[in-house]
Amino acid sequence: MLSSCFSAVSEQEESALFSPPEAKNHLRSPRQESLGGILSFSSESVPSPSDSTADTMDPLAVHDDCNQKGLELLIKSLKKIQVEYQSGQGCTHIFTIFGASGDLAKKKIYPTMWALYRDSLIPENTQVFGYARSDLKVEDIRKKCEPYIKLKSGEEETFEKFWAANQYVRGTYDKRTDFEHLNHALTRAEDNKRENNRIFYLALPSSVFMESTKHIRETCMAERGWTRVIIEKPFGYDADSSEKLSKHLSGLFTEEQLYRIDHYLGKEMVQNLMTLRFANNLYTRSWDRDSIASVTITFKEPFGTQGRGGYFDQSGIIRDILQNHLLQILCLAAMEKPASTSPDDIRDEKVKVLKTIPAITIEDCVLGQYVGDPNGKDEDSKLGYKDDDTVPKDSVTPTYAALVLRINNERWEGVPFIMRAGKALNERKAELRIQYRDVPGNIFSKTPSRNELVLRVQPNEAIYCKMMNKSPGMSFTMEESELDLTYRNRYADAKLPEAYERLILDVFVGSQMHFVRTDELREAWRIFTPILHKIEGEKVQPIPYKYGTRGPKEADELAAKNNFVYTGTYSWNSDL
Ligand SMILES: NC(=O)C1=CN([C@@H]2O[C@H](COP(=O)(O)OP(=O)(O)OC[C@H]3O[C@@H](n4cnc5c(N)ncnc54)[C@H](OP(=O)(O)O)[C@@H]3O)[C@@H](O)[C@H]2O)C=CC1
Ligand SMILES: O=C1O[C@H](COP(=O)(O)O)[C@@H](O)[C@H](O)[C@H]1O
Repeated sequence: MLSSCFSAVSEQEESALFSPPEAKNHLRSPRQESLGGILSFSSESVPSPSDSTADTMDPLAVHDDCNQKGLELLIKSLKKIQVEYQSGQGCTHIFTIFGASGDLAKKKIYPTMWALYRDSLIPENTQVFGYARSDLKVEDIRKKCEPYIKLKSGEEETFEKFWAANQYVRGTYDKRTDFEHLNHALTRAEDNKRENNRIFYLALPSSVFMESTKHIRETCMAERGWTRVIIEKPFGYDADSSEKLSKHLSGLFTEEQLYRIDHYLGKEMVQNLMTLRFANNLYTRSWDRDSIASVTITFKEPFGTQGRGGYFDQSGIIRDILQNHLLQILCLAAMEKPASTSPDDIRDEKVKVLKTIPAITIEDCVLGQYVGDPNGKDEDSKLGYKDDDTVPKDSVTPTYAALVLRINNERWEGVPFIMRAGKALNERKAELRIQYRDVPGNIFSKTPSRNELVLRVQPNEAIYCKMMNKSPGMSFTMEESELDLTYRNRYADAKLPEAYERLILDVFVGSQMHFVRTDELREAWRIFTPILHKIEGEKVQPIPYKYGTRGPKEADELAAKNNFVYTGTYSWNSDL
């Protein structure tokens, strides 16, 4: 029983999930009341072991609706750990954040751990350890994190308890003795009568990945329980460096112990893509080269590098956004239907589609770099990329890129997949846009505009389908309109968790569905490395574009050459 604590639940285990029955009445804690519609351990939600209608009785029907076995198993696994722990059997969990003094830790990882703790999604006895070189105390970390945590009234006591479950250990990333010291601290915090699981989150610069993972392997692995290691991009710099890192990691950990995070895989609409595609016959039948003209995947940010220029200049927009976040969206949009919703079946399909994509060529690429707008509305927008003191004055690093990828398989041959991403643009937006072919044999006096199906990842999650409609009334003319599924209208009460909350919870539960596998990463680098080497080796000059605009016009020309038609005639009634 103990060994299954927070491990992925197999179907065989499901029947044993709900024991012991006497624990049923102890499940609701005040902390659990604050949960919105995500997952709740209400006493009613735990059926008795003899209850054969366990699934249908579950009030978390929102997940059942999605028919995603992974999510159902996750919920069951969470219930199981809760039941076990309450009955005195469960294990302990320590979550260690390397780089605890850093930006990612304060902005995302600590706030995420707080949210999971507050919502009772992780066991109450979970402890959080921070580790970094700086001489800090938990109070200092807390102060750094507080601006990124919005406390609701009534949460103060739980918040205090959360910080009481935190510890901080100071140490370097290169000295084995410092990791031994950490291990002692972890062991002291564990309960030697229970199974003790450990999660290590590497919120660290890639320069120290190798040594820190080696030291973790040699000194900090859980002795009675499992160990899982979460790493953040960059997973290498190009195909060779990534392969080196992967080899290093696979020499230390099994694939099951490794969680490569791509936070876009934790976003609601990205997770929705599987349901949209494979649970709607409406789309399944027309999701191919016969119906679709082009696919565009877009990321736009309305601000520049904001002091992160030093980091960004080493990376550029292609490594920062396209090679990972947008490529993951492409995989989910283009892959074949997996044999099941199991993590490996899904990742197998992603790898299969990646293998059919040739490396990107320079002809299929437009690069840009933002310059300041002297009339900009604020100080930031008056500054160009190279005005950042941490950026070399002769930098040719692209802050904008539009690329076209080709998928050479039966479903997609001839359909361009256009990816565009940029900083300092006119708006914040991430979306997938499927543009359909022209209507053949038009019978109307006016040419219908192409249909578009748009999945807006952010902001304001929505799915809308741009379509032609008869103008209402006596008239027989047609106009562009839309079928609109705006989440804030349709699911007004839904609480959509942050991407990191979903993903870190997945790590506790042992679900790798939304994490990047080694072979997937290898294919991603195969597609992107040649273009990166070409533009960096030849110092290809990016096209300047003004801060706050849509980016270089050449990107629109590239899209137009690749079967994306923009008419500019559509208008949206945003007052609805
Ligand atoms: N549920 C909702 O909330 C809905 C909201 N809307 C909103 O209505 C507005 C318009 O809808 P949208 O689908 O974007 O339709 P648009 O016709 O405005 O834009 C469609 C596409 O054309 C691109 N484009 C824009 N200008 C040009 C240009 N000059 N040359 C080439 N391509 C261009 C856009 O790129 P780019 O992104 O770079 O501008 C986008 O990819 C949006 O703000 C949208 O969010 C619409 C329907 C439903
Ligand atoms: O990975 C990254 O993503 C962020 C954008 O994330 P979002 O969730 O706010 O869309 C981006 O700003 C950053 O440069 C990049 O490293």
